[in-house]
Amino acid sequence: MGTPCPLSIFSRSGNERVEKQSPFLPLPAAAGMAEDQQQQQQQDEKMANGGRTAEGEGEGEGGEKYSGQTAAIPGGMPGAGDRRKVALISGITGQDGSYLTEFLLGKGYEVHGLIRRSSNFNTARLDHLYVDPHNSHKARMKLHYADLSDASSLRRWVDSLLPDEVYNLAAQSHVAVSFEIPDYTADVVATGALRLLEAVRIANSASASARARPIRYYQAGSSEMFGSTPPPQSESSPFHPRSPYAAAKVAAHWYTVNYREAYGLFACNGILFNHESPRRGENFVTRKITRAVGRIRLGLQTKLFLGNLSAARDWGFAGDYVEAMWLMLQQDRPADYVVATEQSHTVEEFLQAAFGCVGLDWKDHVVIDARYFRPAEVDSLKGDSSKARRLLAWKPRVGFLQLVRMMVDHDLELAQKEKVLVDAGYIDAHQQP
Ligand SMILES: Nc1nc2c(ncn2[C@@H]2O[C@H](COP(=O)(O)OP(=O)(O)O[C@H]3O[C@H](CO)[C@@H](O)[C@H](O)[C@@H]3O)[C@@H](O)[C@H]2O)c(=O)[nH]1
Repeated sequence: MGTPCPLSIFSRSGNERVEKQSPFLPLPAAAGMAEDQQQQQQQDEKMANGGRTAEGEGEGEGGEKYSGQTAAIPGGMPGAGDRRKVALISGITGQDGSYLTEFLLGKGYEVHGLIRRSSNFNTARLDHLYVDPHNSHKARMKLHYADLSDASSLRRWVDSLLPDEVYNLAAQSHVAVSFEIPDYTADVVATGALRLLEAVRIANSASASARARPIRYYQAGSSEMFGSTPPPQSESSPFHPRSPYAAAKVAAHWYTVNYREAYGLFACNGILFNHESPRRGENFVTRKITRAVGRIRLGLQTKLFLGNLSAARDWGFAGDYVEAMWLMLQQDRPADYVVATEQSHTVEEFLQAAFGCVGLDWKDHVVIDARYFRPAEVDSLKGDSSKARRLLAWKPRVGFLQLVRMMVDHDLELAQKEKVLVDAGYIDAHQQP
């Protein structure tokens, strides 16, 4: 890690030049400025670079060359003179948003992300992808302030960017939390999807004559929608949601189907089963476990408090699942697909595998805490993804044990870094994240 270097940023409104420390290098504590404030200021300034990258502007539509199958983008990169495909992602700062951004950049896309204003710095999963927009030949990811609860912000970005593809990944995605904040969850997850669909519909009808291909829409559905329907669950299994989150996802699913049927929108629901990674939020059970394994192994934590260990989930790797999202939008016809590994494991089996990676017995550390039980539980999820395998030629590459190992290895390394800071007295070792 080198010395912090200056990052020059132009604001969208005034083109004023602001000299900043790069947010991608270690930050010295700024004299007279709280760390939160300093981080927020950096984020706001990073965000001030709205609009298209220089390369994306003014070039002609590529016609039907983008329709059809995966092979529509030979080698994944546009050739000289080709217009880049443009994707707009809501929820870009999340686990899936960051993997999808990497994937689409690899395919040669220009990627725009909608990001919520927050007092906390929340772009950590994207920092490795951020390029100063002054490097216009390299900067292909742009972030813009918007919110699924603010229809005008969605309209503005869809209208001004006119993307080829819109991926709605934004959500209040924690099932247990949705019982605490049900109205907000419904507003963002259900009505938010409706707002974005409406923005896409309006942009498509306004630009119909000028566009060779209307905007395509991906809706992040969830296996939680199946709820108490017994496994294996496929596209034809009935929904029986068991939480405000799942009920809102069912509404978003049907809004998407309705816009497809009513307006002919190219809109797909990806019914994704649980998908995890080292970038998973730390309050989801897999990451909560692997974070604890790393910290317990290094003596930074002793106990892990959990709820229901008998729930079974079909856990795959998030990096594999974003490819399925993209494949859905490359087909000739829109449809809904289950994406799953078709293997199911209980939370207890995940614990056994994760603690086993570092030679520990989970029973010595796990304490059951009633607060982590949900008012209604989804007992068993196991997907039947034969449709996606057949029509999208998709299949998962990472298996269960490989996924557990990947997450444990990552979190052991994280715990090692944390230990250096704890030993030096810079931070406290908290019991549990
Ligand atoms: N989060 C959490 N879950 C626990 C805990 N102890 C046991 N569990 C159990 O672990 C299971 C998985 O919980 P989560 O990891 O929170 O995921 P989820 O509820 O299955 O929801 C995730 O997957 C959905 C796809 O099926 C997603 O739609 C959703 O947004 C989320 O990512 C649930 O049965 C939950 O009760 C705990 O301490 N924390």
